[in-house]
Amino acid sequence: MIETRGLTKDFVGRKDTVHAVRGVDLHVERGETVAVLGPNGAGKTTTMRMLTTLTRPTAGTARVAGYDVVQHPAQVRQRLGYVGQGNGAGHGQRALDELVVQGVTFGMNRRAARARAQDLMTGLDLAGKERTKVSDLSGGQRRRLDVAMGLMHAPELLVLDEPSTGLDPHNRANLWEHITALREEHDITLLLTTHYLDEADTMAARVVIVDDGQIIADDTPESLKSKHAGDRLTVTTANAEQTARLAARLEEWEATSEVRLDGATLTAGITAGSTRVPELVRTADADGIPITDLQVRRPTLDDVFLTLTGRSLREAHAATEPTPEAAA
Ligand SMILES: Nc1ncnc2c1ncn2[C@@H]1O[C@H](COP(=O)(O)OP(=O)(O)OP(=O)(O)O)[C@@H](O)[C@H]1O
Repeated sequence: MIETRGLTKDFVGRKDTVHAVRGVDLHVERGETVAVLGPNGAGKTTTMRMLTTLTRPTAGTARVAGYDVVQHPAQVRQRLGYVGQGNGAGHGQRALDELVVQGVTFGMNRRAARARAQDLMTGLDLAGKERTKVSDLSGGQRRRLDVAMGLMHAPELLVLDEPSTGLDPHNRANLWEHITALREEHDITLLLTTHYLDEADTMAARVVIVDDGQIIADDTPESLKSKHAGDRLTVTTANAEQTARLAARLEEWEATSEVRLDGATLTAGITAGSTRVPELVRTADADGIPITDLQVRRPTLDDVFLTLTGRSLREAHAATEPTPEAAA
């Protein structure tokens, strides 16, 4: 469905050039759901904009549904729906009219467009809002209307750029429930970007991690975690001295890595963490070190990013996180 080779975008300014996307090779099969993760400025939106024909690549090629984005932009646009950041819908229009106009723009007759619009509004839990002005919809409802806009012309591929940013957890879950149902019903390929790591983890069959305009990892969430980050261990004892002694013991273990001390608490990477807990407790006991707290948790995609880049995605985004909107 998507095939890029060496996809590159440079923004040439007066003083300097921004290498926004640097030789991306991306392959997405029909029917896949792929999430693109990366810190702010990694080049996610620019990549989406090249795939959706809104930005012309500086170099490399991209094909969508078999059509080259530069040679055949109209064919590409006919086959994909794009839900960008922010709202595409006009605020003064009524919700249903907005969808119908979108359908007609894509060549549907008015009656078919109305039927499709009504169908999508029902599917996205917007029934009863047909005559409501877009500006009077809640944040969650407006975002769902954006998704409906992207789906009006029955595209094979839906590209979603941060669809749930700014929504509260309830509305995020609700949006995803609807997108998932529509994906099943209409057999759509999904390419999305998100700042929410848990969302990528649960919604996407494949996660592509980008940093500084390049793909640095591309796999299923589970493989990424097992390949690039083991389980995480946190142990607390009564005081820093005891914890330091325990840390020294763990340094000797083959199963542990990156043992770090923080006062009376230590953290470490640990292979097959939960199976090693009894041995760890016995070791501490034998050394007369009483453990006051012990936790083993599965790695997250943030741990993967941390291993790959030495930086945390979560921290990178926290600084720019928008305020959540009110519940729908
Ligand atoms: N029109 C433009 N002109 C100049 N530079 C641009 C333009 N658009 C994007 N950039 C730069 O290209 C780089 C990649 O930006 P892009 O918006 O693609 O990143 P992103 O991964 O989508 O970030 P975010 O998560 O914040 O949306 C950034 O350094 C950005 O400042």
